[in-house]
Amino acid sequence: MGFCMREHSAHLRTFVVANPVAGAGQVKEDWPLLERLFRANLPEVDFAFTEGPGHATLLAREALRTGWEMIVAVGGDGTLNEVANGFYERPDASACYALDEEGWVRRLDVSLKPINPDAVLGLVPLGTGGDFRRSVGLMAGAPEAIERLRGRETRALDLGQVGFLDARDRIATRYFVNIASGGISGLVDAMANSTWKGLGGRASFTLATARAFARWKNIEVELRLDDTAELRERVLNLVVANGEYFGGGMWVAPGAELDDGKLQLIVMGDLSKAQAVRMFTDIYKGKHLSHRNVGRHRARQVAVRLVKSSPYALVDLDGEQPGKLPATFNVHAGALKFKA
Ligand SMILES: Nc1ncnc2c1ncn2[C@@H]1O[C@H](COP(=O)(O)OP(=O)(O)OP(=O)(O)O)[C@@H](O)[C@H]1O
Repeated sequence: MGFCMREHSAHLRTFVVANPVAGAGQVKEDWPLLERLFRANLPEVDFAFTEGPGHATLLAREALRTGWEMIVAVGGDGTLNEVANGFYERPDASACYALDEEGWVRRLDVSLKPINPDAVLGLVPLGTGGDFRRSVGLMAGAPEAIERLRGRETRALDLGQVGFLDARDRIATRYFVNIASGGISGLVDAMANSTWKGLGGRASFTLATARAFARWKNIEVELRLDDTAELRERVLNLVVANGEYFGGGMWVAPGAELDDGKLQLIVMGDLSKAQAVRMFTDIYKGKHLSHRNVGRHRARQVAVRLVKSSPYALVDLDGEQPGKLPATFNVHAGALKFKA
């Protein structure tokens, strides 16, 4: 992958945000070893454990405000997402996006307000699914991931942002690092998150997929790409990809680049349940794109609105489900300095 690499000059004061429940409790189990490795590799390091959903964002933001220069997420994609959200002042959703009378989420002002524009994001991947680590090519184990934090190189990665509706129909916004989606995958992830993840990534997502299919009905949506091209389709799922993988190892967006300043949109059309089940095995190999009902597009902005009769569909961001469609997805080119 042709990432844009930069180097920083001195060692970075490092704050580690660890999610003890990530990877079905593996972070907690391995903590004594992890802490030893952090101390052995980094001259100035401190730690905090998350206490519940959303806490990683607050910890990262506070650490950056008090002068820590690199924040390392220890956990899965959810922890990474929360830590990345803490790199910016809490965005005022209604200044960023507004829901118009036609049901589109309009972008207003999405300019980023970084707490420290030079701050660096690191990851020690210990989640269940591990989709971002696949997308970014960080497949080594925790000891090697910690050793890599000593290096001086960073990659400038794109950061996604989405405006959507929360459970009480208020406009909301959040950043994403790897992948966003709207449709059945939100339901699958919600079910995977509510079941025991000790089965491992692929098994827990397969089980959740079977449960989600039993409930799901395809939705009818209108899509606007970069405010020009319009599509109207009945869909099983929409994937808005910065990275290539989601759902615990599905190669859903082959060729999506984390640093090209664009999002890849994968439209999984009006597939029957039987067709979708057959397609699922192809997604792991990235072969679903040759299916007649699957389309691929690239854009800097993707807006999705539900056609009136369509039911509720969750928005999924890096494996978390903070709200529902309609939504508008944007990209901030090269905004995140990620430790290579
Ligand atoms: N102390 C805690 N207790 C319960 N949940 C927590 C705690 N700290 C963080 N969380 C939540 O744990 C969830 C899962 O975290 P994360 O996604 O990092 O791990 P994972 O689900 O094992 O990995 P992946 O998303 O890669 O499959 C996140 O939604 C996060 O908000």
